[in-house]
Amino acid sequence: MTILDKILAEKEKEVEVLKQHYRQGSLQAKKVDVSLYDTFMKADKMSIIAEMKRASPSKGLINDGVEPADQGKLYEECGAGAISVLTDEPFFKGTIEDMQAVRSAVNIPVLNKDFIIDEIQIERAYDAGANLILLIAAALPEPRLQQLYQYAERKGLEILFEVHNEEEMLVAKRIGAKIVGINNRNLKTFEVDLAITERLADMVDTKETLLISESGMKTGADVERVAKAGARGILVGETMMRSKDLKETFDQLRIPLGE
Ligand SMILES: O=P(O)(O)OC[C@@H](O)[C@@H](O)c1c[nH]c2ccccc12
Repeated sequence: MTILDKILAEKEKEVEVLKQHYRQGSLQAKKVDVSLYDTFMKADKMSIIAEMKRASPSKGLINDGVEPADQGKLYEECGAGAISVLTDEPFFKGTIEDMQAVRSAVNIPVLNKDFIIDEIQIERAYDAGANLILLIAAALPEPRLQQLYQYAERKGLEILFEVHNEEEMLVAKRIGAKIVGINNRNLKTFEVDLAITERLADMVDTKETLLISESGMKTGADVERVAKAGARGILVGETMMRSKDLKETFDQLRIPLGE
């Protein structure tokens, strides 16, 4: 059993509980109407989705000491284009309340980072003020991904569609994903390799599709690599959560983008 299988098995249970207990509209949140796609496509620097990530299955505890609202505000002040908040509790120590707290504190798009397998999670993300949800190609069969994609779109949410290999990139294209995240980390083995972005970026027309390179970004040189491949955005968790000087970290990673 891979870690992804374990997480998905846990999600099935969570969804059952949500279906019994979650009342639609029971969460109240500020709504911020900005499109990540539009702002990232227009930016002349690498855009950063900074992540609120206390822990992970591959790294264990990363930083348990930050307040989500404070961290979110800091990210925004330092130049984040969006904020990703992990809301998975068993494996990442996040909660939906973390996302609500960040949502109230900032005015940039917020991504609900979770393993979405059911419409009810999309309802909850929407109610809690998310602008975007994550859909992971490796988590579900294509027809189900398609349904959830359309469901989220109808609610006015944007979708970060995450892929890790050629086959999944073809699924992204068939579904018509506008924002594609190439995860450099294999969710089954935890291996991280920026060459994944270089390999898969070639398959898309980056004039139409917004490419985000996810995971393993530490230095300006890493960012140069994925920028060259065609990424206009990066998703950075651990490096942000461990940074002692966020302003400096952002300045290093927000490199100018050529044409
Ligand atoms: O901490 P990193 O290596 O910067 O990675 C961030 C982000 O890409 C990673 O948290 C992630 C990418 N896809 C996911 C899917 C589920 C949970 C987490 C993730």
